[in-house]
Amino acid sequence: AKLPGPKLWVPGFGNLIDTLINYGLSGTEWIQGYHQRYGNVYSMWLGHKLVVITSDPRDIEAIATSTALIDKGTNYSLLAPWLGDGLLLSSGKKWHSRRKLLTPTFHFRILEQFVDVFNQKGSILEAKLGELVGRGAVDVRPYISRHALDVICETAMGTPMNAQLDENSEYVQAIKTACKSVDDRHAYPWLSNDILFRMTSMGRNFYKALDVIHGATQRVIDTRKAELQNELKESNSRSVDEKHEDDDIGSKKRMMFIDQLLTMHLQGEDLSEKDIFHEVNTFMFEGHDTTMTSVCFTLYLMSQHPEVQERVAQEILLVTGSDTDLTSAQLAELKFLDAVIKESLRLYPSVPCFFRDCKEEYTLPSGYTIPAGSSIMINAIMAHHDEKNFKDPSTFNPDRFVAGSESEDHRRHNFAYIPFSAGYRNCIGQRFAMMSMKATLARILRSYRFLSSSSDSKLDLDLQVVLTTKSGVMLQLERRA
Ligand code: HEM
Repeated sequence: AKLPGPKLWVPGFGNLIDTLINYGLSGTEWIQGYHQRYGNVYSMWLGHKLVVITSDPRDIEAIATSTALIDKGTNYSLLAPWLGDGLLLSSGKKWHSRRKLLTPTFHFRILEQFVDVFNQKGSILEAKLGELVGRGAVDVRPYISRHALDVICETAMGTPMNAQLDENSEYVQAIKTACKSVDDRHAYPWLSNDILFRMTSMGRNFYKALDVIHGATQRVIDTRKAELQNELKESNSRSVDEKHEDDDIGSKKRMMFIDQLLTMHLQGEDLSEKDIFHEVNTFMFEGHDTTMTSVCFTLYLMSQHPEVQERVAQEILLVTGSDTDLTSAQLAELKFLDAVIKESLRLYPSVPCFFRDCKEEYTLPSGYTIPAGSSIMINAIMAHHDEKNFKDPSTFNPDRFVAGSESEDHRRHNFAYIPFSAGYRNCIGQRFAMMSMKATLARILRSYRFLSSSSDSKLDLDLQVVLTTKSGVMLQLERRA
């Protein structure tokens, strides 16, 4: 009762009416608006569910590092038909043992193998963007989106889906339909009821799209499993000397996520084929829109700050010289580009807020007690825009993330910058994401200059499953000499 928050007009409807009247249904205005009205910690009713919202870094630290608050909020259940019990949605002991098992699959040595994929898919994107030069302002989002899908399909499933070359393929269309249905369903609370949802055309299209997506995942699992079993049989029938030779060759062979998971399964780890199915679908979902939207925001910010774009281009040229393809060592050297992406994720975090289930009463360091049965929303975007955490928070200043730079921001609390969440349930794919985004941006910024589409090109932000914009990201492209 002590928590501030909007008025409950009609019990049972939660704060829907207040939100509708003041901010409408879509967009991000409500996050900013309520933060201005009530401060860092407040509460809202989503139907019968109390949600406590905090952007206080002390609270975020306590929540992210609490073993009692490890389970996701109930609103994530809308993703369950797609992702099943994969890492994002699983809870309790299952999540704990799965996380331990999967963490090594994101080891740097494994990620290094993916640089070839980043190069290969990046060169297709570079060629596709070439078609946009001289065409005036164009929405670059569909291009970046198809590229992100290509990268995750190949690295997660080891199978090219050629989204960039065949944008009308059944699989690409199915991913598009499923993502849009999940987004729309979040925006319209009455569709959260599955019986009602299945009766709508959106619901029917969603489940049809899932059939296509799940069918493709299952086919890849079946094929790769048979291939790995054969390889294992052949390897067992070889002499020790032959195996030594094989190991040398094997170490050069790329092990995509799916191969690593299947190898664990075949070696008797606690990971069934169904578990692999859920994990691959989770990687596909988590690793696609998040990186796409972040690359788009970074390009937009650079179009608004040409001096930063030129500094990045200079760095890329210095590090890569005349090489067309990047190496993992060169990627690591791109420190300023790294800072630019971090600053872009501060201003526009792909996942602006995330939820935890509060099963038992819990008192936050900010002093408020959260009743058992409520949800907690970690308001990352508002923590990133708080002047207590960042000097001039609305200014785009990548140097705040450059170690040793004069404007390096020393004032922030460790849990004030959390684009990949933090603590136990932080993003397992964050190193993969940073590598892949750097590879993409380095590739295209070396060839093109991205220019603002007009003098007043403000973004109309939209909060879907990821932070995005309502009308794309309009940019003009110019070829670098
Ligand atoms: C810019 C890119 C990305 C951002 C900003 C991002 C952000 C996040 C955030 C904020 C969470 C926590 C969500 C929550 O608590 O509900 C998360 C979890 C997760 N992310 Fe990412 N992510 C990105 C890319 C990726 C990629 C590329 C992958 C996989 C290849 C991935 C896989 C996952 C998984 C599996 C989880 C669940 C982890 C767990 O609960 O243990 N993410 N991500």
